[in-house]
Amino acid sequence: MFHVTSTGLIPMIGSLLVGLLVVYYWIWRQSRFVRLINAIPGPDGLPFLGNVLDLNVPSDEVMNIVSGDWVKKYGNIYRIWFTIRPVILVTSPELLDPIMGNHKFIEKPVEYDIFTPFIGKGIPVATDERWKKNRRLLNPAFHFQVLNTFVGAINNKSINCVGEFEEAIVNYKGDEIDVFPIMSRNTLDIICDTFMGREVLKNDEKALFLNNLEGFERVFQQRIVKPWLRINWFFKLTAPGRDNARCVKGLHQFCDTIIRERREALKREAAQTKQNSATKSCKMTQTSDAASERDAGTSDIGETKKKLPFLDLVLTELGKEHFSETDIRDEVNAFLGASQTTALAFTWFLCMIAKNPKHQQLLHDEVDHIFGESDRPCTLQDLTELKYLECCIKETMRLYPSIPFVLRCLPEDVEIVLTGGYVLPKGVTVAIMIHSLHQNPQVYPNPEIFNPERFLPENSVGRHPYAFIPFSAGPRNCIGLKFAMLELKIVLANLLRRFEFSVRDPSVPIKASLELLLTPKDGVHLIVTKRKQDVKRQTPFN
Ligand code: HEM
Repeated sequence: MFHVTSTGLIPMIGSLLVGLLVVYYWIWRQSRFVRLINAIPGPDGLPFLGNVLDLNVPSDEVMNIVSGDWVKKYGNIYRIWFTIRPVILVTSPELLDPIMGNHKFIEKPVEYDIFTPFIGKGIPVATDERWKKNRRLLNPAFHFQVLNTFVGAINNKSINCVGEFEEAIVNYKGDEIDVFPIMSRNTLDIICDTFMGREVLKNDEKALFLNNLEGFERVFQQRIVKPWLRINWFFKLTAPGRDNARCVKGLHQFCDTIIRERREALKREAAQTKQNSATKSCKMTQTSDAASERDAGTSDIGETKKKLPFLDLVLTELGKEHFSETDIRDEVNAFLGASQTTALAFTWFLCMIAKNPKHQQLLHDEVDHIFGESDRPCTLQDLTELKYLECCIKETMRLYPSIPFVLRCLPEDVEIVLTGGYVLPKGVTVAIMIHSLHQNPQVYPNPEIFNPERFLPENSVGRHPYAFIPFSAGPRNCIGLKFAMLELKIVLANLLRRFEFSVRDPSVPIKASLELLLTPKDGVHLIVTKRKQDVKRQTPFN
């Protein structure tokens, strides 16, 4: 017989637990899942922690490692371990064929749960039937008939943006201006005016929303690379957890205000329409029967066929049938959050042309040729003619895709026949590395050079469909693609007609942080000057 004292019991239980953990770890390492993952090349990791410590570095260095060093070392498909969760990173278009091309592969992995406090089960993170249903119901809000009605609003908002730049030029007296906050305010204005029916946002409302969004994104990034922050109860006790809760509360308040005000406006509009039709039917009885029937018929059909902007769509009868209050809030938040992607595209574009004056000159020539000295607004016809602008936008999004990677969870095993014949097991997370994919030298020679001519039609022939995917591809691509391109072209044409952008020293690199979004680490500071043939401020376009 031997006695175990209370002082001896604790170390004994401790050793037993460690022993059990080691045995469990050993058994787990022999599983099919782990063997398949480890057959794929990738950096060595520590037991239990994997490669977490390799990536516990400033966010601009994460990009150099993940998108640069490791791609060079391990190739176009490699694996990393976040503790005991693997992620397979894919950086070549051919390897994406079996994943992107498969309509069954629409599941988002648990990593996206980090979004939940902000956008709940909104479309970007929704799964299965919920995603299918909501995507189908919301698609009409992105129909060209709806988008075309936004041209006037986008023109008007871009003239406000011109005003902000003019003011900044006076205030900064030739010093560099950080263009990112200006473009963020502008895109928020645009999305609220178009999709949400809220024409005017107060400056403090915008500042608060953008501050909270930035705070949410900052914490999101930490939670991606520090898996212990993904344990919800623990996270809530930490400083980033409290910070996150504060930001989310602010974001939700903004969203609730937008919904409440639009609902009230719609009620007022409905009452007005009712009153108008009562007056109209009264008048109709006094006119010829045949003519009045024809008029009324046309207008009824017109009304029912009319496609509605997003918020009106979910707040009307059809919406009420399918979307609860929480669903509406989730989708509104998802769309408001998405406006930042466009703000980044604007910012990187201005950065690129400021660093590449030769290309900026060609853009100035194009807008001067189309608009001359006129101060008229940009029309849908102009958009089809702004071909070089489109090439420059695409080249910017190649180098700086606003969303640098997207994740998918595989619903079944996938065999990658190319590059060594790996099997990616069911349930694994695949990171589609949009940023590194766009830097592939086999597809884009001298990939680091800004060369918009790559996107001229004759130079794009034969390019793999997944070689350029800033809006992702397949069934879960960006629902806002067409809207974003419309917005980018109108606003940029209006800015290029009036301003020239430059940098003090083009050789100084502008650091990008690989976060949820590809963000400029310290802003994008440019010298903005008014062009000589500056035209008078245009009047609002309707
Ligand atoms: C330059 C601007 C934009 C870029 C580069 C961009 C990029 C993307 C990408 C890469 C995805 C796929 C995400 C994933 O698979 O995880 C996506 C999805 C999405 N985007 Fe955009 N986006 C832009 C603008 C917008 C705008 C303006 C809106 C809304 C008005 C929007 C709404 C959405 C939504 C709702 C999804 C989720 C689609 C789904 O899962 O079915 N995006 N976007």
